[in-house]
Amino acid sequence: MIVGILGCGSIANILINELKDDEDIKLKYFYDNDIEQSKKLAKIADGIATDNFELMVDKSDLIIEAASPRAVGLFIENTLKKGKSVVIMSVGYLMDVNNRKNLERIAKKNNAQIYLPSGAIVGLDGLKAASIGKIESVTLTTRKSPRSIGSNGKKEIIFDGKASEAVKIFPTNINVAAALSIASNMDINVKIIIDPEINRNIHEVHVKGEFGSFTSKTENVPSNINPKTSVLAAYSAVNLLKSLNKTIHI
Ligand SMILES: NC(=O)C1=CN([C@@H]2O[C@H](COP(=O)(O)OP(=O)(O)OC[C@H]3O[C@@H](n4cnc5c(N)ncnc54)[C@H](O)[C@@H]3O)[C@@H](O)[C@H]2O)C=CC1
Ligand SMILES: O=C([O-])CC(=O)C(=O)O
Repeated sequence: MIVGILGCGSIANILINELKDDEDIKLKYFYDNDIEQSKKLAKIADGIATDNFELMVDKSDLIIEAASPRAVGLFIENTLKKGKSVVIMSVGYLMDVNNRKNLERIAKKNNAQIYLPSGAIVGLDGLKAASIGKIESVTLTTRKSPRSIGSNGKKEIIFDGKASEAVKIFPTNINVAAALSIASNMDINVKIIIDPEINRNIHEVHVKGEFGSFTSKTENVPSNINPKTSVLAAYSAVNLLKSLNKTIHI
Protein backbone atom coordinates (compact mmCIF):
# COMPACT_ATOMS: atom_id res chain seq x y z
CA MET A 1 0.00 0.00 0.00
CA ILE A 2 1.41 3.36 -1.09
CA VAL A 3 0.63 6.06 1.46
CA GLY A 4 0.74 9.85 1.14
CA ILE A 5 1.06 12.02 4.26
CA LEU A 6 -0.63 15.39 4.64
CA GLY A 7 1.20 17.18 7.47
CA CYS A 8 4.84 16.38 8.23
CA GLY A 9 5.13 17.06 11.96
CA SER A 10 5.38 14.96 15.09
CA ILE A 11 2.87 12.25 14.16
CA ALA A 12 4.38 11.83 10.68
CA ASN A 13 7.83 11.49 12.26
CA ILE A 14 6.69 8.64 14.49
CA LEU A 15 4.87 6.94 11.59
CA ILE A 16 8.10 6.89 9.58
CA ASN A 17 10.05 5.45 12.45
CA GLU A 18 7.55 2.69 13.17
CA LEU A 19 6.82 1.74 9.56
CA LYS A 20 10.29 1.95 8.02
CA ASP A 21 10.70 -1.84 7.82
CA ASP A 22 7.08 -2.68 7.03
CA GLU A 23 6.74 -4.89 3.97
CA ASP A 24 3.17 -3.89 3.11
CA ILE A 25 2.96 -0.19 3.95
CA LYS A 26 5.19 2.29 2.13
CA LEU A 27 5.07 5.91 3.31
CA LYS A 28 6.04 7.43 0.02
CA TYR A 29 4.66 10.96 -0.54
CA PHE A 30 5.02 13.90 1.83
CA TYR A 31 3.04 17.14 1.63
CA ASP A 32 3.17 20.10 4.03
CA ASN A 33 2.58 23.81 3.59
CA ASP A 34 6.06 24.14 5.04
CA ILE A 35 8.04 22.55 2.18
CA GLU A 36 11.16 22.28 4.35
CA GLN A 37 9.23 19.92 6.64
CA SER A 38 8.09 17.68 3.78
CA LYS A 39 11.61 17.59 2.35
CA LYS A 40 13.06 16.70 5.73
CA LEU A 41 10.69 13.79 6.29
CA ALA A 42 10.87 12.54 2.69
CA LYS A 43 14.63 12.32 3.12
CA ILE A 44 14.38 10.30 6.33
CA ALA A 45 11.77 7.97 4.81
CA ASP A 46 13.47 7.69 1.44
CA GLY A 47 10.26 9.04 -0.08
CA ILE A 48 9.19 12.00 -2.22
CA ALA A 49 8.36 15.53 -1.05
CA THR A 50 5.75 17.23 -3.18
CA ASP A 51 4.03 20.61 -3.32
CA ASN A 52 1.31 19.12 -5.52
CA PHE A 53 -1.34 17.60 -3.27
CA GLU A 54 -3.53 16.36 -6.16
CA LEU A 55 -0.61 14.48 -7.68
CA MET A 56 0.13 12.87 -4.31
CA VAL A 57 -3.49 11.67 -4.10
CA ASP A 58 -3.38 10.27 -7.63
CA LYS A 59 -0.22 8.28 -6.87
CA SER A 60 -1.24 7.01 -3.40
CA ASP A 61 -3.60 4.25 -2.31
CA LEU A 62 -4.41 6.03 0.94
CA ILE A 63 -3.84 9.47 2.49
CA ILE A 64 -3.06 10.09 6.16
CA GLU A 65 -4.01 13.52 7.46
CA ALA A 66 -1.71 14.53 10.33
CA ALA A 67 -1.83 18.30 9.90
CA SER A 68 -4.75 20.29 11.39
CA PRO A 69 -8.56 20.44 11.33
CA ARG A 70 -8.23 23.23 8.76
CA ALA A 71 -6.26 20.91 6.47
CA VAL A 72 -9.06 18.33 6.68
CA GLY A 73 -11.48 20.98 5.42
CA LEU A 74 -9.14 22.05 2.63
CA PHE A 75 -8.00 18.70 1.26
CA ILE A 76 -10.03 15.69 2.31
CA GLU A 77 -13.17 16.26 0.24
CA ASN A 78 -11.18 16.13 -3.01
CA THR A 79 -9.25 13.10 -1.82
CA LEU A 80 -12.47 11.17 -1.22
CA LYS A 81 -13.89 12.35 -4.56
CA LYS A 82 -10.97 10.54 -6.20
CA GLY A 83 -12.06 7.36 -4.42
CA LYS A 84 -9.04 7.36 -2.09
CA SER A 85 -9.51 6.37 1.54
CA VAL A 86 -8.23 8.59 4.33
CA VAL A 87 -6.99 8.31 7.90
CA ILE A 88 -7.90 11.47 9.81
CA MET A 89 -5.99 12.45 12.95
CA SER A 90 -7.62 15.90 13.32
CA VAL A 91 -10.90 14.32 14.38
CA GLY A 92 -12.10 17.65 15.81
CA TYR A 93 -13.06 18.71 12.28
CA LEU A 94 -15.71 15.99 12.29
CA MET A 95 -17.30 17.21 15.51
CA ASP A 96 -19.40 19.50 13.31
CA VAL A 97 -22.20 17.26 12.10
CA ASN A 98 -22.41 19.03 8.72
CA ASN A 99 -18.70 18.44 8.10
CA ARG A 100 -19.07 14.82 9.12
CA LYS A 101 -22.18 14.09 7.02
CA ASN A 102 -20.65 15.83 4.00
CA LEU A 103 -17.43 13.76 4.05
CA GLU A 104 -19.40 10.60 4.81
CA ARG A 105 -21.70 11.19 1.83
CA ILE A 106 -18.77 11.83 -0.54
CA ALA A 107 -16.87 8.79 0.75
CA LYS A 108 -19.88 6.51 0.25
CA LYS A 109 -20.54 7.85 -3.23
CA ASN A 110 -16.93 7.21 -4.26
CA ASN A 111 -16.46 3.92 -2.45
CA ALA A 112 -13.80 5.30 -0.10
CA GLN A 113 -13.36 4.81 3.64
CA ILE A 114 -12.72 7.34 6.41
CA TYR A 115 -10.67 5.89 9.28
CA LEU A 116 -10.41 7.64 12.66
CA PRO A 117 -7.68 6.12 14.85
CA SER A 118 -8.30 5.80 18.59
CA GLY A 119 -5.70 8.53 19.14
CA ALA A 120 -4.41 9.44 22.57
CA ILE A 121 -7.04 7.58 24.64
CA VAL A 122 -7.94 4.04 25.57
CA GLY A 123 -11.53 2.84 25.94
CA LEU A 124 -13.15 3.80 22.61
CA ASP A 125 -13.80 0.12 21.88
CA GLY A 126 -15.71 -0.24 25.18
CA LEU A 127 -17.59 2.99 24.58
CA LYS A 128 -18.70 1.86 21.12
CA ALA A 129 -19.94 -1.45 22.54
CA ALA A 130 -21.61 0.30 25.50
CA SER A 131 -23.40 2.61 23.06
CA ILE A 132 -25.41 -0.32 21.75
CA GLY A 133 -27.40 0.21 24.95
CA LYS A 134 -28.41 3.57 26.44
CA ILE A 135 -25.56 5.84 27.59
CA GLU A 136 -26.28 8.24 30.46
CA SER A 137 -23.09 10.28 30.48
CA VAL A 138 -19.59 10.49 29.04
CA THR A 139 -17.07 12.79 30.72
CA LEU A 140 -13.49 13.53 29.69
CA THR A 141 -11.04 15.24 32.02
CA THR A 142 -7.79 16.17 30.29
CA ARG A 143 -4.70 17.33 32.19
CA LYS A 144 -1.78 18.78 30.30
CA SER A 145 1.35 20.61 31.34
CA PRO A 146 1.59 24.34 30.47
CA ARG A 147 4.18 23.35 27.82
CA SER A 148 1.73 20.93 26.20
CA ILE A 149 -1.17 23.34 26.05
CA GLY A 150 0.98 26.26 24.93
CA SER A 151 0.75 28.47 28.03
CA ASN A 152 2.95 29.15 31.04
CA GLY A 153 0.19 29.30 33.62
CA LYS A 154 -0.46 27.95 37.09
CA LYS A 155 -2.74 25.01 37.90
CA GLU A 156 -6.25 25.89 36.72
CA ILE A 157 -9.30 24.62 34.88
CA ILE A 158 -9.14 26.33 31.50
CA PHE A 159 -12.25 24.74 30.02
CA ASP A 160 -15.43 23.17 31.40
CA GLY A 161 -18.17 22.57 28.87
CA LYS A 162 -19.21 20.57 25.82
CA ALA A 163 -16.89 18.88 23.33
CA SER A 164 -18.35 20.91 20.45
CA GLU A 165 -17.09 24.11 22.16
CA ALA A 166 -13.78 22.58 23.29
CA VAL A 167 -12.72 21.70 19.73
CA LYS A 168 -13.42 25.27 18.61
CA ILE A 169 -11.31 26.83 21.36
CA PHE A 170 -8.51 24.21 21.30
CA PRO A 171 -8.60 22.84 17.73
CA THR A 172 -5.31 20.95 17.89
CA ASN A 173 -5.45 19.89 21.52
CA ILE A 174 -8.61 17.98 22.22
CA ASN A 175 -9.37 15.74 19.24
CA VAL A 176 -9.93 12.96 21.77
CA ALA A 177 -13.14 14.74 22.88
CA ALA A 178 -14.41 14.58 19.30
CA ALA A 179 -13.54 10.88 19.00
CA LEU A 180 -15.45 10.10 22.21
CA SER A 181 -18.41 12.19 21.02
CA ILE A 182 -18.57 10.51 17.62
CA ALA A 183 -18.24 7.04 19.18
CA SER A 184 -21.09 7.69 21.65
CA ASN A 185 -23.19 9.91 19.38
CA MET A 186 -23.27 12.56 22.13
CA ASP A 187 -21.76 16.00 22.70
CA ILE A 188 -19.74 14.84 25.71
CA ASN A 189 -18.71 16.82 28.81
CA VAL A 190 -15.11 18.03 28.80
CA LYS A 191 -12.85 19.56 31.41
CA ILE A 192 -9.32 20.73 30.54
CA ILE A 193 -6.87 21.41 33.35
CA ILE A 194 -3.40 22.94 33.11
CA ASP A 195 -1.13 21.37 35.68
CA PRO A 196 2.50 22.55 35.96
CA GLU A 197 3.29 19.51 38.14
CA ILE A 198 2.78 16.88 35.43
CA ASN A 199 4.79 15.91 32.39
CA ARG A 200 2.20 13.59 30.82
CA ASN A 201 -0.92 14.30 28.73
CA ILE A 202 -3.52 12.64 30.96
CA HIS A 203 -6.99 11.77 29.69
CA GLU A 204 -9.54 10.35 32.12
CA VAL A 205 -12.81 9.08 30.69
CA HIS A 206 -15.91 8.18 32.73
CA VAL A 207 -18.82 6.45 31.05
CA LYS A 208 -22.14 5.49 32.63
CA GLY A 209 -24.96 3.69 30.92
CA GLU A 210 -27.25 0.70 30.70
CA PHE A 211 -24.20 -1.60 30.54
CA GLY A 212 -22.83 -0.32 33.89
CA SER A 213 -19.90 2.07 34.04
CA PHE A 214 -16.19 2.31 33.27
CA THR A 215 -13.29 4.65 33.85
CA SER A 216 -10.19 4.77 31.70
CA LYS A 217 -7.10 6.80 32.44
CA THR A 218 -4.34 7.24 29.88
CA GLU A 219 -1.11 8.85 31.07
CA ASN A 220 0.57 9.72 27.80
CA VAL A 221 4.20 10.45 27.07
CA PRO A 222 4.21 13.59 24.90
CA SER A 223 6.00 13.59 21.56
CA ASN A 224 9.39 15.29 21.91
CA ILE A 225 8.73 17.27 18.71
CA ASN A 226 5.25 18.55 19.66
CA PRO A 227 4.42 18.23 23.38
CA LYS A 228 0.70 18.82 22.68
CA THR A 229 0.63 15.44 20.95
CA SER A 230 0.97 12.09 22.69
CA VAL A 231 3.08 9.29 21.26
CA LEU A 232 0.11 6.91 21.62
CA ALA A 233 -1.86 8.95 19.06
CA ALA A 234 0.76 8.21 16.41
CA TYR A 235 1.00 4.56 17.49
CA SER A 236 -2.79 4.27 17.09
CA ALA A 237 -2.45 5.35 13.45
CA VAL A 238 0.33 2.79 12.90
CA ASN A 239 -1.86 0.11 14.47
CA LEU A 240 -4.79 1.12 12.28
CA LEU A 241 -2.69 0.94 9.10
CA LYS A 242 -1.35 -2.48 10.05
CA SER A 243 -4.87 -3.72 10.84
CA LEU A 244 -6.03 -3.02 7.26
CA ASN A 245 -4.06 -6.07 6.12
CA LYS A 246 -5.04 -8.41 8.94
CA THR A 247 -7.47 -11.32 8.81
CA ILE A 248 -8.20 -11.52 12.53
CA HIS A 249 -9.64 -8.20 13.70
CA ILE A 250 -9.45 -7.62 17.45
N1 LIG B 1 -6.81 12.06 17.31
C1 LIG B 1 -5.97 12.29 18.32
O1 LIG B 1 -6.07 11.69 19.40
C2 LIG B 1 -4.88 13.28 18.13
C3 LIG B 1 -4.87 14.13 17.06
N2 LIG B 1 -3.87 15.03 16.89
C4 LIG B 1 -3.95 15.95 15.76
O2 LIG B 1 -3.17 15.48 14.67
C5 LIG B 1 -2.71 16.57 13.89
C6 LIG B 1 -1.19 16.46 13.70
O3 LIG B 1 -0.54 16.47 14.93
P1 LIG B 1 1.04 16.68 15.03
O4 LIG B 1 1.75 15.82 14.07
O5 LIG B 1 1.40 16.59 16.46
O6 LIG B 1 1.14 18.21 14.57
P2 LIG B 1 2.47 19.04 14.21
O7 LIG B 1 2.13 20.46 14.50
O8 LIG B 1 3.67 18.45 14.83
O9 LIG B 1 2.58 18.85 12.64
C7 LIG B 1 1.58 19.27 11.76
C8 LIG B 1 2.22 19.57 10.40
O10 LIG B 1 1.14 19.82 9.49
C9 LIG B 1 1.43 20.99 8.74
N3 LIG B 1 0.14 21.64 8.42
C10 LIG B 1 -0.74 22.21 9.27
N4 LIG B 1 -1.78 22.72 8.60
C11 LIG B 1 -1.56 22.46 7.27
C12 LIG B 1 -2.27 22.75 6.08
N5 LIG B 1 -3.43 23.42 6.09
N6 LIG B 1 -1.74 22.34 4.91
C13 LIG B 1 -0.57 21.67 4.87
N7 LIG B 1 0.16 21.37 5.97
C14 LIG B 1 -0.33 21.76 7.16
C15 LIG B 1 2.31 21.86 9.63
O11 LIG B 1 3.13 22.71 8.85
C16 LIG B 1 3.11 20.81 10.40
O12 LIG B 1 4.35 20.50 9.77
C17 LIG B 1 -3.11 17.86 14.66
O13 LIG B 1 -4.31 18.41 14.13
C18 LIG B 1 -3.37 17.33 16.06
O14 LIG B 1 -4.29 18.12 16.77
C19 LIG B 1 -2.82 15.07 17.76
C20 LIG B 1 -2.79 14.24 18.84
C21 LIG B 1 -3.85 13.34 19.16
O1 LIG C 1 -2.28 13.82 22.13
C1 LIG C 1 -3.06 14.06 23.05
O2 LIG C 1 -2.81 13.76 24.25
C2 LIG C 1 -4.40 14.60 22.80
C3 LIG C 1 -4.45 15.63 21.82
O3 LIG C 1 -3.53 16.39 21.58
C4 LIG C 1 -5.71 15.74 21.09
O4 LIG C 1 -6.69 15.06 21.47
O5 LIG C 1 -5.75 16.51 20.13
